[in-house]
Amino acid sequence: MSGALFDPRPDGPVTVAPGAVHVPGWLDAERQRDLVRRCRDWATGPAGMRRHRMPRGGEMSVRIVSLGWHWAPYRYTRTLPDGTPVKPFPPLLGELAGAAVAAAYGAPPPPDAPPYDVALVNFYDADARMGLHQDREERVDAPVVSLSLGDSCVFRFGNPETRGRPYTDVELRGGDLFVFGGPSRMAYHGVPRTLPGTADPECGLSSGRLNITIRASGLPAR
Ligand SMILES: O=C(O)CCC(=O)C(=O)O
Ligand SMILES: [Fe+2]
Repeated sequence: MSGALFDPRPDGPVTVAPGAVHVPGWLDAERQRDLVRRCRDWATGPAGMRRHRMPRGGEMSVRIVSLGWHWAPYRYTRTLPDGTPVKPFPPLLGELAGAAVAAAYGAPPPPDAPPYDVALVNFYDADARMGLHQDREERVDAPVVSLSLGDSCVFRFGNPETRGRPYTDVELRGGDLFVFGGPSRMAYHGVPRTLPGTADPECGLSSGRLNITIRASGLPAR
């Protein structure tokens, strides 16, 4: 019998807004476990996961480690503030980004597209959230590729003009892919909450949510 009665999620890509595509269940269990293992490795110091201080003084609830370029609100730098080198951008994430664009849009990035060269790995504990924002530190408009692992979350995806409506709340589960580019590249988006305890025990993350966004910075090669 079809699982559709019990799981109303579509099988294939869903266009949430022009240029914004959700691909449920894109990563199989083995790939999820592999990425969780790698995230653990990337999260360790030096240049490990940290909670960034915002310009107005508060701390982000999400813990972040950057690969390729160091991101802190709101710019990319070559090193961490104390001079520690940023961990390199893993070639695997570049390969996954190309495959992700092909899965979402039906065609891989064009040959002259700027290279994917930076990733932000976000860890959400049960109380973490991310306010609505635009990803605007990049100098080129290549689509942002987002991979989710562990607990599900509510991902709010809006429009490029305002923090308000119209927006769509999408449930992102472990293994899901979300790509936003084209007219949605500058859309406001955020994570109002995670859904603790929803992770597939097979994924290798017993609690919390990991998200990897893979981006093209457009900054000079290092
Ligand atoms: O955690 C997510 O799904 C979104 C992360 C995000 O928007 C970001 O890293 O800029
Ligand atoms: Fe973002």
